[in-house]
Amino acid sequence: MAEEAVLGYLEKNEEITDSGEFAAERGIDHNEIVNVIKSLHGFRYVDAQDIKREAWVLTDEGKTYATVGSPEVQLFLAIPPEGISKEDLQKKLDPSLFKIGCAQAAKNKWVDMGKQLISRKVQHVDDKVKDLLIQIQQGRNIGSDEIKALKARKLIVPQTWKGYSLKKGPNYAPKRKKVVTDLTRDNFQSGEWKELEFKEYNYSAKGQPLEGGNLHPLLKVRSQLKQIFLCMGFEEMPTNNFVESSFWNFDALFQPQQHPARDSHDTFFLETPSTTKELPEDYVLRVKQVHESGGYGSRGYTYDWKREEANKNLLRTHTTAVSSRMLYQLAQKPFAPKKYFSIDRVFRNEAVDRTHLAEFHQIEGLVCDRGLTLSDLIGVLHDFFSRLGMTKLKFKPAYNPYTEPSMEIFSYHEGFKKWVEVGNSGMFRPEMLQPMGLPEDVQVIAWGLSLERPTMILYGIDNIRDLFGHKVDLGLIKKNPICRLGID
Ligand SMILES: N[C@@H](Cc1ccccc1)C(=O)O
Repeated sequence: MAEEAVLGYLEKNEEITDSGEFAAERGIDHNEIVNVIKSLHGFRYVDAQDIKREAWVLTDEGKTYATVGSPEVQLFLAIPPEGISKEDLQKKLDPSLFKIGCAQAAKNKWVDMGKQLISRKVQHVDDKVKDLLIQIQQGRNIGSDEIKALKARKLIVPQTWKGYSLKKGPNYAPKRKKVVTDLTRDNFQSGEWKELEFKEYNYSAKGQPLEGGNLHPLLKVRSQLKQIFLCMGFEEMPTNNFVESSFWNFDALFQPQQHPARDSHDTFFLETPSTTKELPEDYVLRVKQVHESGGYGSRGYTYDWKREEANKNLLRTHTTAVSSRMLYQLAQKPFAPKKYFSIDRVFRNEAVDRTHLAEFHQIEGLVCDRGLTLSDLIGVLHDFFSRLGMTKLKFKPAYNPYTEPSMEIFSYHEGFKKWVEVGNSGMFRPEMLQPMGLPEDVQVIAWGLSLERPTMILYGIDNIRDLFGHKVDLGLIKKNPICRLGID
């Protein structure tokens, strides 16, 4: 209706000089006219110019009187023709209304404020105040004396009024055409296409943001760790076999065959293929010997070492299996010092809870050189962990079958205000290194930690199942869009 009014008016008239007056004359809400003008202007049906002027708007009090009438009229109507005592009249009216009503009615000479009786002086009154207020509400102009009076009574206040003046635009038509974005078969068949107006292409509109790949927090932290190792001059070991033989996972590490970790309660053994096809036979013999009777300054474990036990396939329980294979290969060539790392998945037959899963990731680092000592290990651990933001470290003696000495690594967590275990480390035993064929004066310092724990601390996650597995919230992953530098 507002649109028809605007376009219809412009068909016969040159200009709408004031949208406010235009709306008021037709009893249309000005806001509605403004919306129509904006849209018609956008499609160039009209050319609109902003206009501003000081206008008067009703205060809350003014609005009330515009609906229920002015206090003076309310007071006048409350006085019966025979008159009324002040007390009785007061009872009938609200105190502030009584006060204002009396003052105004007396000023207008409508009432006689006698000591005994208040009585009407005239028979009939018009509510001019109410009428004026309604006119202002409708956007009409009223005389300046009236404005002054209403302003003095705080029934109106000035406000900047915004509206438009408008003329026909280049696309003017008495009726707006239907705007479409697509031309359809139906448009052709019905002949409607002749009437249609097409929306212009907006070449500068931004498209939908594209969703690209994202790095899982574990992958993100893994790539950061990889970067740390590379900066420290470490090479990555090949880690791609999840299935390993007991030999490389345990026996080569001088872990006795009766060790509880080798129980199916702790380790996942494979049903098919249940055993490994190949092992380096000479080396297997030396491993058997060191377990059974020792050598290299050791007494061994003095038990019957069984090949069948070593052949059993399992899902590797730690990445130290990766290190044992690597060190064996290294020992087959003339010795050269090396620094290696790996970050990959390992498996343990564990009860799953908030902090444990049956599969997780291990980070493993090792340095292999002549004359290494425990101080070298402590030094390299300080270097490594400080690059992860962990500067306060403490070490606690520990036991691993393959390291001596062994140390658990603790880091002071400023947030938790306590020492948190962050890894395990040690110097590989001669019983492990020498059967491989490494020279007697070569030592290997090594350490391992889980990838999940620092990631959980970094991302503030306290349940591992929120980090790993099918319950992970995609929102968490979408926090890490892949950028050129972040790709692992
Ligand atoms: N393999 C050990 C970690 C470790 C690696 C290297 C040396 C000492 C310990 C673990 O699973 O916890």
